[in-house]
Amino acid sequence: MKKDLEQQDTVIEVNQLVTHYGQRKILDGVDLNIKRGEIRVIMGGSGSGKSTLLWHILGLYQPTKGRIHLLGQDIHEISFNDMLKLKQDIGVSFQSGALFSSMSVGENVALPLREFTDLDENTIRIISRMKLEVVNLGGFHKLMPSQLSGGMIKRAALARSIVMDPKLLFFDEPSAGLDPVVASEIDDLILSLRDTMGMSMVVVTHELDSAFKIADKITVLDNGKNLLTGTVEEIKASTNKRVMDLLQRRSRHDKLDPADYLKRLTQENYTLS
Ligand SMILES: Nc1ncnc2c1ncn2[C@@H]1O[C@H](COP(=O)(O)OP(=O)(O)OP(=O)(O)O)[C@@H](O)[C@H]1O
Repeated sequence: MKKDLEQQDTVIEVNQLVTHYGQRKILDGVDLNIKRGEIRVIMGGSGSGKSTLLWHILGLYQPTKGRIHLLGQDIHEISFNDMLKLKQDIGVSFQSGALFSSMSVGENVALPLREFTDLDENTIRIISRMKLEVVNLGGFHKLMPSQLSGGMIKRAALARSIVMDPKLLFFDEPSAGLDPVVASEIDDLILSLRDTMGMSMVVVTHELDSAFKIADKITVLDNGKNLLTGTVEEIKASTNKRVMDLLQRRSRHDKLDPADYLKRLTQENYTLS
């Protein structure tokens, strides 16, 4: 972690976020404070609310309660036009954000530039090729996504998410499904984006090796609550049982009986027949 991280501006601030899906409380008073140039990893068991938190920070869902500030702006208070401007400072690299199969790699990367800027064709081409260079895919712009390996697709999608030089970058499982060598290359890329471009990032991952390698700080979510936030060393040294279970990759669901699990899911008293 950079020594002066604590003195940096806060770029993402979440206060007491509460949200429900139907009657079920999914996030239960989550606070986050993420600094400029910080990589924050969000970890937690399956269903702990990690993706839900990301969707809310991105303004895609309205919370029941709580405030979210991105780059100093309250995302629930700003005007539609300011939100559009803010979105240009945000890059998203999600599993679901696959490349469009009918477009070449270069066309895929250029998409946000065509959508959000008035740049001329030549400039768009130059910027998209430069971003492909950043992710070590220089010269691959003419290929179609079907001609790329899984790791190359992830890198091309990453090039697309940084093509507008965002200040904030969000990843959902960036190295899921990749072999360890390729996953480690993605981790290196994430680190180099922080170090060369000063981006702040939120990364949701289940991959412990990856989390420990890239995180400045880790937030552990459990049942919609922020269980612990700390440096890699602090998380590794935690004596909290839930955190220890997570680090040992043991799912606490393993220890629940089906009726308890169903009750937690529905927050109602069901009986299994
Ligand atoms: N659109 C939805 N409607 C109703 N419930 C949902 C919806 N999306 C998610 N959930 C539920 O909310 C809870 C939190 O889901 P979420 O996807 O945020 O967890 P997660 O920590 O990202 O899990 P995973 O690691 O498995 O992706 C889960 O119990 C899930 O079943």
